[in-house]
Amino acid sequence: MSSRAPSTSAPLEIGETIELEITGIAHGGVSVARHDGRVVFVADAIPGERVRARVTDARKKSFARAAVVEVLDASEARRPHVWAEAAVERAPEDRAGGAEFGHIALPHQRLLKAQVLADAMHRFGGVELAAADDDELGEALAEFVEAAPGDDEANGLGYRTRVRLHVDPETGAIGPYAARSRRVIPVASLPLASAGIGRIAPLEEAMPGAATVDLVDPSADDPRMLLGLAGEKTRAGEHDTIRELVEDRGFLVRAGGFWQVHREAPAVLFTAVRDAVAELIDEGRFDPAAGNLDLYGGVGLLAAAMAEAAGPGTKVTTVEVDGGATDDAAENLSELVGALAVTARVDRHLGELLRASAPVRDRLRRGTVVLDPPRSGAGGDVMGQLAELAPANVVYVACDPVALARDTRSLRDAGYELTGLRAFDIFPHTHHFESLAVFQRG
Ligand SMILES: C[S@@+](CC[C@H](N)C(=O)[O-])C[C@H]1O[C@@H](n2cnc3c(N)ncnc32)[C@H](O)[C@@H]1O
Repeated sequence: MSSRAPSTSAPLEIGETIELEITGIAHGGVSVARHDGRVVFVADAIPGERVRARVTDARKKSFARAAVVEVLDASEARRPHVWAEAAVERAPEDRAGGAEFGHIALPHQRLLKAQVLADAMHRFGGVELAAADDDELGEALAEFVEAAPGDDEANGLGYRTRVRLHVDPETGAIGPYAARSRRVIPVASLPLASAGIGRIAPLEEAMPGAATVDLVDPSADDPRMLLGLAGEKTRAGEHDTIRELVEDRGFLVRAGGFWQVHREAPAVLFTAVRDAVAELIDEGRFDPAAGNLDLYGGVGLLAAAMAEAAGPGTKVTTVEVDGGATDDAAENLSELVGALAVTARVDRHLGELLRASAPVRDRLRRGTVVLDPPRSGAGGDVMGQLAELAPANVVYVACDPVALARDTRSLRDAGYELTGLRAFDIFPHTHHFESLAVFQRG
C-alpha cells in the first residue's frame, strides 16, 4: 500500500497570478517557491524575494511553473535587467531567452551558481563541500565560482563570440527564442554578444526561408554570419575554417563547429586543465608516457593544455565524433609529437581500448583521462567503461553540474576520490557555468 499522503494542493490554472515567497534556487535558472504545498519553479525571481507570478505551466501534479510579473519585496541583489527585452516589465511570453540571470548582481549570480553546484554534488554525487559552519560555507560559496578575466569590469557584458538567432517562419523576423518556447522575439540589441557580433547582427532585417542565423566572432579572424536554411541537412559553417588564439597558441576551428562561447573561456579552461595536470605531476601521479586520453576533445584544446604542462612529447589521444573537428585537432596538435587525433564515438573507442592487449591496458591504467562531455554528461555506460579502464587520474570538465554530480557518484563508487573542484563563471547573466573536477584512483 502506498504511504503517500493525498495531495491537498488546490489546482492551479495557467494564466492565474499567485503571490509567492521565493525560498531557493534550482538547477536550470529558476527559483523555488511553494504554493499550497506544491513546488513552483519561478522564472525571473531571486531567493529571498516576495513576488506576484503568473502560472505558465500547471500540467504536472508534482510541480508548476510561473514567471514573476511584479516584485513585492525585492532582493538587495536585484538590478535593472541588462537586456530590456528580457525584463519583468514585459509579459512573460514576450521576454527574450538566454539571459535568465540578467536581473541579478554579478557576484550574487556566482553565489547562486555555487549553491546549485553544492546542492547537486550533495544530492547526486554524495559529496559535501566542507566548512566549519553555515557562515563559513556561505563565505566559501560566495567566492567559489571564479570570474573570467575582464567580466567584473564589463559587468559581464560583451563576451559572447557565438550567438544563434532564429527566424520566425511566418514573418522572417530574426531574434532569440523566448525562454522555454520557440517564439522568436525581435530585439534591438544583443548585450551579451561581442562588439564584432553587434556590428554584423541583422536584427532589423527579415530572412524568409532561413531557419537559423549563427553569428561567430573569432579572436583571430573577421566576424561572420552563417545561415541555416529550413529543411537543410548540412550544418552551416561545416567546411569554413576560422582561426582562434588561446594566449599565443593558434587553433583552427570550423566556423559552425564547437568552440567555447565566452571570449576568455578557452584560455580559462586551458589554464585550469594545465594547472590540474601540473599538480598531478608535482604529486608524482602523472605519466607522460602512459595512455593519456582527451575524450570529447573537439579541436584538441585540452590535449594541448595537458601537453603544455607535461611537455610536447606527452602521449595523448584526443577522441571526438565530429570528423571536421578531428581534422582540425590533428593540425592544431601537429607540433606535439606524442599527440594523436581520432574520430570516434567515445563509447566505441573505449570499447576498443577495453579489448586491447595487456601492455596497452597497463599503459592506460597508468594514464590520465581528461573528459569534457556535452551537457548530458558522459553517462552511466561511459563511466562504467572508464571504471573498467581504471586510469590513475580523471580530470572532468563539465558544463552541467547535475550531470557532473551523477558521473562523480559513478567514479566514487568505482573507488576514485574527488581531490579537486573548481567552477568558472564563463556564461554571465545566464544560469550556466563550467566546473572542473579532479579524481584520483584509490
Ligand atoms: C563540450 S565540447 C568539448 C570540446 C573540447 N574539449 C573543447 O574544450 O573545445 C564536447 C565535444 O564532444 C563531442 N561529442 C559529443 N558526443 C560525443 C561522443 N559520443 N563521442 C565523441 N565526441 C562527442 C562534440 O562534438 C563536442 O566537440
